[in-house]
Amino acid sequence: MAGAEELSVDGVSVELAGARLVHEVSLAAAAGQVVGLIGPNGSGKSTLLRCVYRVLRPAGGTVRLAGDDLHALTARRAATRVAALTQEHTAEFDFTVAEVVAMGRLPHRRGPGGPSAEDRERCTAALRKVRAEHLAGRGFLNLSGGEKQRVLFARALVQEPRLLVLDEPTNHLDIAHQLEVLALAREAGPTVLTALHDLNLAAGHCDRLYVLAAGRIAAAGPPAEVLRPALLAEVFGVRAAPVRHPETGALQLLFDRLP
Ligand SMILES: Nc1ncnc2c1ncn2[C@@H]1O[C@H](COP(=O)(O)OP(=O)(O)OP(=O)(O)O)[C@@H](O)[C@H]1O
Repeated sequence: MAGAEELSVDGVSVELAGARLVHEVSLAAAAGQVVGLIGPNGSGKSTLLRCVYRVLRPAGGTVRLAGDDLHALTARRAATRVAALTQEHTAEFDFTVAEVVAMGRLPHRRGPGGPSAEDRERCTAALRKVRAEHLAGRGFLNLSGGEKQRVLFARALVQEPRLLVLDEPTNHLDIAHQLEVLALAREAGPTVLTALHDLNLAAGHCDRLYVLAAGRIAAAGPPAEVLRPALLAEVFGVRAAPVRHPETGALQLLFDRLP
């Protein structure tokens, strides 16, 4: 095991349909850290995350959480430790919002029977946190894209994972909910690994960033060190001007096409 990191991805490669999409990627996160994964379209972010949340097995390397090889755990044990908010929202049946959120408690349930009173309380509290309490009785399939995203985030929260994997968690969300979901992910306390397209959100909400380009790590470090104009030009093909927020001093980037 590499050091005392909570999440430790060591030399992970992922292959699909005979093609290597992720090449010996290593990354780490300390307990409670929010770590961002950024990179252009098709750079392998979702593929790497799918390997971390066990939909894909690595062709090489290991993913360890608190020292345990995640791919060696039973599905149930893994589900008590890792929750994922993904881009794949397939629901074949029209469950209510309350039912969808309650599914997050399933890995913790012992024996038969429905959700306990405590489970129900946790679900209501999570829906309140994402400001979706009023949707509890609605059918999930009829929700708007942003409402679905918030409900699935609530489901991930009630799973009470050690590791929360988020693939573009701000997709479909208006600006207020974008800021809120990332703040909630941190407040909730688990270690967070999140893919983000919005580099300003990545700058403002992540302790550390990893840049993926063509399936390989191109840079890693604190946001202010990683989000430099030269790297952004090379990896994303854009001209970036770093500025400081006039009140908070936080790093913000202004973007333009490269001349
Ligand atoms: N099942 C598959 N078979 C073959 N290639 C795939 C498969 N799934 C994804 N890919 C390819 O792997 C590469 C990485 O895809 P991935 O979805 O991981 O990128 P990403 O960085 O998440 O992109 P985006 O920012 O567009 O969401 C892409 O070129 C994609 O076309």
